[in-house]
Amino acid sequence: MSPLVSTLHLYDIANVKGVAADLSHCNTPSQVVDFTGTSELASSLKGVDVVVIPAGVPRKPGMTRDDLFNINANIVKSLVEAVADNCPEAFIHMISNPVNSTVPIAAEVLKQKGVYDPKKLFGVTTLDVVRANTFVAQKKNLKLIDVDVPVVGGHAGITILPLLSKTRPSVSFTDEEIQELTVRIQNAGTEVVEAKAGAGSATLSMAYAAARFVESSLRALDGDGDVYECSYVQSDLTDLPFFASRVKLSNKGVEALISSDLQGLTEYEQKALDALKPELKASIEKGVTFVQKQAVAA
Ligand SMILES: NC(=O)C1=CN([C@@H]2O[C@H](COP(=O)(O)OP(=O)(O)OC[C@H]3O[C@@H](n4cnc5c(N)ncnc54)[C@H](O)[C@@H]3O)[C@@H](O)[C@H]2O)C=CC1
Ligand SMILES: O=C([O-])CC(=O)C(=O)O
Repeated sequence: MSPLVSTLHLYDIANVKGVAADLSHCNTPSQVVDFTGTSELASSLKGVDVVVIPAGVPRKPGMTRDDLFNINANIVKSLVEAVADNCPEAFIHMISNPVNSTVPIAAEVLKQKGVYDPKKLFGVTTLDVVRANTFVAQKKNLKLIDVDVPVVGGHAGITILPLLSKTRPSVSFTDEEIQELTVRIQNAGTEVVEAKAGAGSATLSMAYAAARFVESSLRALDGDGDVYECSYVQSDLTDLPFFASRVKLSNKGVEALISSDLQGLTEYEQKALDALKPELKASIEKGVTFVQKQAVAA
């Protein structure tokens, strides 16, 4: 059966077309379905294998991703309920911010519905990897296609941790370069928000990143045994219940978390990892509490 890809309330039609166009060379035939109203949702979700959720409000200058929580938490919750009811076995790709909280929200909703499969819920952090690869390639005059920087942690500010020491091919950086690249990668989303001056956040680069992650998922669903991506998933690599790392994908979802990237960190990376944990922990707890409180109130 051909995997179906549903894009729930994708931000604009250009991006739906962007995702579809970027997927057109896939070996696996795929179809991108766009929804504009929840009435279509239930019937359109039946039989879908990959659901991409980018619904919700974007940032304006001066806002953090967490400032979107109050609006986007409810949006994400209702869409994940629809997924749980109609295609509980689908891979879910969560784009809506704050990803650090919306993924835990989705997990709680799926648990309440009795259909949570942690291997199939993904926070999309691909754009962080795309940015890290791009900035490193530019800085070191490398071909972009050759560069691969694992980005771990989460998807907001200091929780975005590019592991430059693990860049492939092996590259050496000065301390100044590491500091400059790390901050640039962490702030790249904010840079776009400021440049767009109230007109939203990254859209075309996000469509590209989403298409890459969807294509990787389709390859994995198709039985390709060599698919690796960074993603924010349920994890036991650290003491946090959700953590972004490289993962190996299979047709069952996350087949393995790649722990080797977290071994032999530089002092800079280890400090940054320690520093991001309290913020990421709080964002996870905020998402979990949001769903649990609503359940108690209901
Ligand atoms: N994970 C990542 O790397 C990235 C995440 N984002 C996030 O993606 C989300 C969307 O951003 P944009 O596409 O730029 O925003 P946008 O404003 O262009 O599009 C938002 C879409 O959400 C839909 N929507 C709004 N309220 C809804 C509701 N109640 N139910 C269902 N759909 C609803 C709108 O109809 C619209 O199609 C934001 O939360 C943004 O922060 C954006 C870029 C990168
Ligand atoms: O920065 C934002 O608000 C959107 C986003 O997550 C990104 O571009 O990485």
